[in-house]
Amino acid sequence: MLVSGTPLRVHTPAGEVTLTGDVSAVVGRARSADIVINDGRVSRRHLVLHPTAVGWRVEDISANGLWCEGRRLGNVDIVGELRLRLGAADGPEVVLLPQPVRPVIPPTAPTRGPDAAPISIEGLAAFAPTPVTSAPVGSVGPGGNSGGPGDGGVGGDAVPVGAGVPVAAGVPGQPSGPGGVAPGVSGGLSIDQATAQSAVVHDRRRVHPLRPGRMRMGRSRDNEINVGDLLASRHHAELHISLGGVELVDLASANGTFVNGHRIGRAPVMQRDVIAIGHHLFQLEGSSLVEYVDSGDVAFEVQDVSVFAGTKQLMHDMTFRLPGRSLLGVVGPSGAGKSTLLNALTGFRPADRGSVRYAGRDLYAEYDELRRRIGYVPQADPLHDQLTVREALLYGSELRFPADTTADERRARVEEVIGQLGLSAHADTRVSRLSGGQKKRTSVALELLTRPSLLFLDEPTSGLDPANDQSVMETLRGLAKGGGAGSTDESGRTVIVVTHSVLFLDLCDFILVLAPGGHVAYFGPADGALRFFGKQDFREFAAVFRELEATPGEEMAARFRASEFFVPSAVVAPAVRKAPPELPSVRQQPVTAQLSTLTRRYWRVVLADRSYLRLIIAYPFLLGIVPRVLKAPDGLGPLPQSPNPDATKVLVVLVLCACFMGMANSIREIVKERAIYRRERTIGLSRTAYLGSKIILMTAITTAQCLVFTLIAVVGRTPPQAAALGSPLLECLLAVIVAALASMMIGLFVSTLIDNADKAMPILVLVTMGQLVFSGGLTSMTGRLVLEQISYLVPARWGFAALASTDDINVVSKLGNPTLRTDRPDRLWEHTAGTWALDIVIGIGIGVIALLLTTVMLRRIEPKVTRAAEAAPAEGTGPPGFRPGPIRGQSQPPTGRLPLRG
Ligand SMILES: Nc1ncnc2c1ncn2[C@@H]1O[C@H](COP(=O)(O)OP(=O)(O)OP(=O)(O)O)[C@@H](O)[C@H]1O
Repeated sequence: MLVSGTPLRVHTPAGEVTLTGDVSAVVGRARSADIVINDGRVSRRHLVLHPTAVGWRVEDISANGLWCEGRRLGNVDIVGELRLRLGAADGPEVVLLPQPVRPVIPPTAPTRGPDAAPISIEGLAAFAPTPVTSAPVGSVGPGGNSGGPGDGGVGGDAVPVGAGVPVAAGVPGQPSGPGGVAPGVSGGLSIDQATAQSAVVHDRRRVHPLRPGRMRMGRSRDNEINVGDLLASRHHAELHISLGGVELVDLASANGTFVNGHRIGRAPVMQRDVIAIGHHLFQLEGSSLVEYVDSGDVAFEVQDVSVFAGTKQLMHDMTFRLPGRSLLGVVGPSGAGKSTLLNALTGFRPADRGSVRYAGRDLYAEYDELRRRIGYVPQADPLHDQLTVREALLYGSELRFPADTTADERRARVEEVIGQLGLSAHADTRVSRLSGGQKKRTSVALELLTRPSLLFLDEPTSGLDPANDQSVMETLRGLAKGGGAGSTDESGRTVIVVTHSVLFLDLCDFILVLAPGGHVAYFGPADGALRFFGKQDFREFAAVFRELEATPGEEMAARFRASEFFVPSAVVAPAVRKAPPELPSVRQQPVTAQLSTLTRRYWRVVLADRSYLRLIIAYPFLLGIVPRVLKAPDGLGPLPQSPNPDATKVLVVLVLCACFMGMANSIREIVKERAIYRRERTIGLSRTAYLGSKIILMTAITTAQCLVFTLIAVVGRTPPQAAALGSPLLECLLAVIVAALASMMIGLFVSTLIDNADKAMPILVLVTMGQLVFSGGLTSMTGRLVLEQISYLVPARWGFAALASTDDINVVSKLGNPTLRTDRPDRLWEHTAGTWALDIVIGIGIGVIALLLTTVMLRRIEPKVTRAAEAAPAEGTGPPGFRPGPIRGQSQPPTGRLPLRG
């Protein structure tokens, strides 16, 4: 039976909240609504939920009404579960479910999990639920989180308690206080003050009362704590709660569970430790778990960042602070250190000294978690030209989201970002047909899929005309500010853009001008930059760059520091940090799932590239004709009185064409998608899956080509007798396929070595000529010192040897015959099953070695993730509350390597 004060669970497409107390709540599209639903069919204020003496009542205040099972309703009392559609019969669904009032659970003996560690924790002596809060309902925006499960468990109730304390939007260069703690945060916490700051910088907050036993967290609604985030797995983690304390256990989640920035498998959780799952942060406060959504509106601080290359200092004590939702333009002459700075700020090449803090948390120390909040758009768009915008984003979402997300969930997010970036009209346009600006927006869309709260862009406007330049910069500004009420992107984010283009710098909130040597020549608001450099307009900034190039960086930095524009940074304790731990990096999906995605994407790319498709189909027919036109009127067998030179000619041309075809198929494959590989590697792409997808498809294509080509070349004139398999045609076919595949692997290896696809063709010609010479068919390799040894490394040598073995070329060419040919017979050409098999096995072995070398060389083009190992700071030298030493729940030796795994 329902009574006054009955909690009401409200499930909307944006999440779930439980209303309590005696306060009405408005549901609508407006940001000012208590529960926000971003859908055009929903009125700004659509309905009001009123508490009554016997439960709850729905009042319709909308233009387009409330709908239930296809009929329009008026005002209605809620007596049981009520499913409403807003604005139309198929409008967004709101499920209203009154919750029976439960008795308070007395402190009882806890149900201790079998493996629960005995942990002492303050504030969890009793498990009486937190008193129900009758505060205003927190708004649930996109990516918002929901409260409890559908099972009505006590602990599952999410009790919104309204907004937390917003971050103090500091003056640039002025942290909000020592250690970056916003005013109002009490001191004396047991953890890093800076980390504690995250408790107050996120303005969406809800409370989950804890109960003894186990409480599961995840994306699925059947969890006690529902995490409405595509980065969360369905069943992500579990809290084991006992009188002894709370333990957090990761349930083999795709994106990992983090405690204080470190990925855990199982770890005790102390009061105010920061638990992160996707974009959601949780802290244990007393007997409750308080949840915060990373709304992007958090400060980004760079303190005394220095980068060295050997003894050369590339970056000098870089310090600045950006409030949330700001757009920073980083400019400077060529070689000033813009890329160095970008690498330091993204953690791709961490700084050697100083700290980078996001929401007060050390990026390097908590890299494995925080890197998930970073979007990075490289200068070269990481997109396949042959895919449409929608296809590129769908494959991108498959790689980025956990394997247990449904196709519908991914599609919905893709459509959302397409709309957000104004790409709806181009969603089915091929990337190659987009304008430069649209292409860049597609690259940004790819990053936005995971809702990063920090977005970095490297030269996004390079090569764009002024109109596209302006449109991209306006897009970036829009992304920084967020879309405002009712939009799909209310949050906004901090956007940092490195650019050579100065025309639209006035769109930036802040500008960082770098002088050569990585010195700060100016940091501050955009208009201040004009005044500081004495210019009217950013078009005059070319002169500033000339001046910067001509003046020593130290002098420019000193000039800025002495100016009225310099705002000294508040004194912060010396920046210290631990080297990032070596942990297996988080991969969103198993390697097999990635392999499937990448193979399908590659196949789609091949199919979409019509000219390439035509070429790979035409290749075997055209190349098959080459050996075919070589006349062999006597066939390929032996002649009674004389050598048969036609046999060698036909077989050498056959193997050479196979080697050329195999290598041509692969030599551009890696170099042409370098930018894509590098970016996807940083989001957890498996090297094995990547190479595997290439090998699966290229092997299939090359084998099919070899089949056609060999049949054209030798049908009707096959060698007379097989050496090993009983069928000369089959043996020829296998020899050709092995030579082609081994060459294909060499092509892949070469593709990792070159940095430009244009270099592929000259190398292909060179290697093919080498294969011809070393095949042994043109000139004998037997007994020729050095040449013979080199020839053993060449696929054509082994492919030709296998063909020669089948055809018994030693006999056919009368080698070693004292009167006809004085050349020595070749051991590798003997017409025996053993020799033929040896030729084939070694041919395969060369392919395998080339593959291993490719794997090794692929690492070379991956983002640099190492830095000089840094000694852990001495205790007491860090910022207030800093805790050096190993993190609980993991063994983490300090190392200079950030986690990327194979
Ligand atoms: N590994 C390194 N060893 C030595 N010097 C380096 C190294 N990497 C970069 N540099 C130097 O550091 C300086 C800054 O390089 P960086 O690439 O960051 O400049 P940039 O401003 O991005 O240049 P551009 O605008 O041309 O891309 C340059 O003088 C460069 O030669």
